[in-house]
Amino acid sequence: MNAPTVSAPTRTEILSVEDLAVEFRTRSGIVRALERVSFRIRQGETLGIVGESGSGKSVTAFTVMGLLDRAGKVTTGQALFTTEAGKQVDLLTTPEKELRLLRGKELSMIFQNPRTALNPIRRVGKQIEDVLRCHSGLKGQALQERAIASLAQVRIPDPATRYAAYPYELSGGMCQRVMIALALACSPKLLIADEPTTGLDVTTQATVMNLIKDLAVQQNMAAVLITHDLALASEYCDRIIVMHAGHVVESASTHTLFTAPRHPYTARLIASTPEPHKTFADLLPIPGNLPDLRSATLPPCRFSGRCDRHTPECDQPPLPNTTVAPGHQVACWHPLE
Ligand SMILES: Nc1ncnc2c1ncn2[C@@H]1O[C@H](COP(=O)(O)OP(=O)(O)OP(=O)(O)O)[C@@H](O)[C@H]1O
Repeated sequence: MNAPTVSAPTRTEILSVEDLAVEFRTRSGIVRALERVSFRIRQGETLGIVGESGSGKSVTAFTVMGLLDRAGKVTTGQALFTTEAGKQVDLLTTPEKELRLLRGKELSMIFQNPRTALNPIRRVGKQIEDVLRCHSGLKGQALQERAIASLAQVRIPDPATRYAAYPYELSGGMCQRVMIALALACSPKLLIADEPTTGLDVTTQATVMNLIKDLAVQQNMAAVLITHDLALASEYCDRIIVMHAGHVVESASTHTLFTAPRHPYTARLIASTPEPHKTFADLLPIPGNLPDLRSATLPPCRFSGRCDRHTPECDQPPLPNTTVAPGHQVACWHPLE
């Protein structure tokens, strides 16, 4: 686990998401996927977003990137991004044309499954050139050289040969490195990696994560790591936000979160995570399921139905979001001591 980290005050805040709410219109009702989601990330920082499947991690990422499904709608909130030029723009209201210029150049995303994210009938080097051509203005030989250098940067062996490979000729780990090369080709200020190691074996998983972390440090880039794997988050993130059913329930430095969790859900999540010294019997499952986000009567605390600390007070809005220590917030009426 990481030692406690202190964000250098001089580091620029790259992204500030405030009070974000997102709904999806579906045939069976309105899904209230996100509510009051707020978090911040600074230059050079790696922020983890953790939570069970369906907690809203990917919807948060897609909303910030302006890639929300057509059925989705932002109902409140802002996502202030500090551009290269030092200007603050709200990514939620920036016109698509301008957003497209930012995406790939200043904002980048790595998706869960590299094989489906890459174009299967275009050579990987050409796919990197497509991004560079759009954003860097390079042409011809210089463009090709930069694409090969991008493959070398993600430690792909023999990059000049691999430049001409199709995705099907590469292993899953290699494809994910190509995705990282694509995402980092223009040295973005913010990288969002959504479950970047899903489906990779443990060794490749470590290689890919070390690569993202090294490149983030080298380029002083802000990185958001979305994962349901707490062990991975504890190893690679400086700060973590915990999501449950579309709410941020706790945010803290990685060290604090794992040593002194205050939200009952965070504590349950940690207790249900395998660790080398734990046996199978030590793992405590989290009771119940996520509430149905289509329900018109969702409680203020969406964990209340699963929580053994629940009292009638928990059903009274608004749910407090308390700063229990500097940089440590918890959304709960009865936080753990
Ligand atoms: N297009 C959509 N239409 C309706 N509901 C959606 C849509 N996309 C996401 N949702 C709902 O939004 C909620 C949050 O989903 P999201 O994919 O962000 O969860 P997640 O935490 O990323 O889960 P996972 O770890 O499985 O990727 C879920 O209830 C999901 O069903």
